[in-house]
Amino acid sequence: MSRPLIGVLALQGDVREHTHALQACGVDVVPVRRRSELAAVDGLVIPGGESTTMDRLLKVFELYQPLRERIADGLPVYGSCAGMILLADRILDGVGGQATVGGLDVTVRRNAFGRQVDSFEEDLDAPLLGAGPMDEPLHAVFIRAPWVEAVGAGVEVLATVRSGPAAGRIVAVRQGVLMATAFHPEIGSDHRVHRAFIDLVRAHRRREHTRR
Ligand SMILES: NC(=O)CC[C@H](N)C(=O)O
Repeated sequence: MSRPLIGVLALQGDVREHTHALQACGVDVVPVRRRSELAAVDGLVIPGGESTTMDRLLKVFELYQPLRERIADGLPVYGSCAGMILLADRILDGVGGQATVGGLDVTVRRNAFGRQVDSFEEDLDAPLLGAGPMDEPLHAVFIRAPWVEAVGAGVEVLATVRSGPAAGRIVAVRQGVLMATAFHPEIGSDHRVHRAFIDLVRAHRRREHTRR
């Protein structure tokens, strides 16, 4: 099978960092701004940035409907930070009228960690992201990050905050081929989260292939 082609939604945010991380994992990467580009990819990353800006641009570029259609059709998508907000079915503290693409049966609170800790770093345990008891913990960078306040029955929790006032808060989830983290694994050289997503994309492609 050919190498998977992963798109990075390139309306705003840290598109370049995700592109580099994915390329380092050995997949082909394209920026996605148009419906035709979206149609060609085997998986999509929605980067961190500002979800309210991306919401506006998704409307301008008329991408909401095609994105929702592809997700309903089983496209694997990974959202980081603002991308997590955009994948959530429900948001708290959104700016009036802010929409989401949806697909992930979770409630996400925007800017949940509050002002004093707008940005912070934490080591996380996340066995399903390659950070099990015998591995290096996942060093996670949070920048005005959301957290997941509630998850539906089909959602797997991949990581929670270990300590401090936000201890126990959910910061990484997966539901089928949809994955999201409140933090930014595209910063730095640890690509375990991207590799976990690429594994999802590969497994999904194999399933599709045998079905045809
Ligand atoms: N680093 C980020 O992606 C921050 C997310 C931002 N606070 C938002 O609401 O979109």
